[in-house]
Amino acid sequence: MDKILPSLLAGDFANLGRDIGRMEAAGADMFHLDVMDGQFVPNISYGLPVIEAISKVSNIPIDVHLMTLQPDQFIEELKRMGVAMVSFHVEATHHPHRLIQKIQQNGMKAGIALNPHSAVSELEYLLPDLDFVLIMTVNPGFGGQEFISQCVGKITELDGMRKAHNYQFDIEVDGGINDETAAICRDEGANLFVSGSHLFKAEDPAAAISRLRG
Ligand SMILES: O=C(CO)[C@H](O)[C@H](O)COP(=O)(O)O
Ligand SMILES: [Fe+2]
Repeated sequence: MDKILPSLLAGDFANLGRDIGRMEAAGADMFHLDVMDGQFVPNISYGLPVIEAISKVSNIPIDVHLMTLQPDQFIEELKRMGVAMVSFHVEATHHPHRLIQKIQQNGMKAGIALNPHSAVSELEYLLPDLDFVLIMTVNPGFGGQEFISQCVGKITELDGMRKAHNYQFDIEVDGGINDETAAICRDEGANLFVSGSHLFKAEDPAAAISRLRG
């Protein structure tokens, strides 16, 4: 089923509770929380205390996107906060399979994110065990960037592998998602749509969310 995940990176950090309530009322399915460490990506967003605060007021599930080196160190804490889904970057760890197992053993769905330069073939031996794949359609680190259209071929490729092997993983897209780019990604097989600046700039977020559903 298609799901729309507002990225709170585009929210007003001085009024996050208000923005969480607005997006829930507008029909958001989950919140997407971007953790950036200033090392893996050239930006620092927010960390565990902010996720914990959000988890206490959110009425919808939380998806955490770790843009950090050593992503394995946060898993138990995220489980304690009731996080539903966690993704980390294949480029950020030497032991992606072990980390998938750790996330799942902690009762959360495990996903791997691919930077725009990374090939789907990196994931070939991980796909049977993954709950979702996050195709980055911008370079990670900032909201409000332009969609990189070469990444769309990776969705097509993943969807083909999913069908050929009857794999069950979801395909999430993140970066520059708006009505037009969501439709392009949906046509190729994506079903989880992260959207930050587009949704938070919308005058009517409920209408924007329903348009993103296609
Ligand atoms: O992971 C991210 C950036 O690294 C964000 O989730 C993404 O950028 C969402 O913002 P926008 O929709 O404005 O592109
Ligand atoms: Fe993200």
